[in-house]
Amino acid sequence: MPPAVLAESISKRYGDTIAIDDVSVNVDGGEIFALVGPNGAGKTTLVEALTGTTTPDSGSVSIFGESPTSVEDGRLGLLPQSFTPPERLTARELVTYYQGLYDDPQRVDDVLTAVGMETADETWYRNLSGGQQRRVCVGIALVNDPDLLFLDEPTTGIDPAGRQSLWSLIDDLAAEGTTIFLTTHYMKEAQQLADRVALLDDGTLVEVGPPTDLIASYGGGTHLLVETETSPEQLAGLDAEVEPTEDGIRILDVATADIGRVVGQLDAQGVTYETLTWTDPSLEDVYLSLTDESTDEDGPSREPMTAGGRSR
Ligand SMILES: Nc1ncnc2c1ncn2[C@@H]1O[C@H](COP(=O)(O)OP(=O)(O)OP(=O)(O)O)[C@@H](O)[C@H]1O
Repeated sequence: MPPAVLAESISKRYGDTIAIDDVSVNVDGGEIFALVGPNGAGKTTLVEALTGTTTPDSGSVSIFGESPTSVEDGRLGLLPQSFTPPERLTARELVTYYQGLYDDPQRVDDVLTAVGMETADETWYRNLSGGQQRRVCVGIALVNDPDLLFLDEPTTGIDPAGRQSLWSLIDDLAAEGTTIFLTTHYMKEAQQLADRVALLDDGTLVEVGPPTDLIASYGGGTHLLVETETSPEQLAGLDAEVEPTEDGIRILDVATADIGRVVGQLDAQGVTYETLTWTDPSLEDVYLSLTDESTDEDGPSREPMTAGGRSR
């Protein structure tokens, strides 16, 4: 059976900007594949190239062995990053409308239930919360019961409980055999959901692999998170590497046997702190180590973290 997604050496340029540069990706049927990377890394461009929304300048793409533009409509679902359906229609009307575009769609009630919108189904789209709106959009992408579903930042703007419920939905879809290709800025989302994660930076695929492998290779050791007003610069005397975090500092590579000594050094330097947390490395550490960027687990920034794609 051909892979669900096969891209070989694809590149796409917009004027002087190289949005994706010689990227190859192979996604197997039934896999959850997560694409992560800073703002402007080329994630949406790659999704567009894989779904036939845009044509790469070079390289080739196939979906289930066919060109993305000739693959049967019912097999492919796409939730674009910026998708706004008509606002003065209810969730039910919207799902019904999109359902009418396909020969063999899912039942409207099943779709509304799957995305947790069965009780707010008669509310106008414009009056739903941001999270509810995104759930309706995921529902619209599901109406044709696709074999392969592309979700470009499906949970952006959704509160933690809503995110969890969408994660369960994505897990359920994959368990039933749907292949999922998603992009996300939430490292927890990629780590929890994905069979494999691809890191795209500046248009180039930096690494691909199961989250556990990436963490083992690039995550570093266990570390100590310190919620404090003290900055890394004020800790020059500490014999460990220190990075800033949103709430304080992260002291890298602190083994169990070293915790007491490091905490003693903090105390000796007069550091006051709210909390101390000793944690295993995570996909966020991989991301930080491979991209030199920061992630925002509380909500992705819409401001570019880099200058975007390379210009040549
Ligand atoms: N239609 C376009 N015309 C011109 N430049 C574009 C176009 N689409 C994307 N780009 C540029 O290509 C680069 C990659 O953009 P892309 O949207 O693919 O990144 P991204 O990783 O999805 O970013 P984000 O996380 O912010 O959504 C950026 O520099 C962007 O400005």
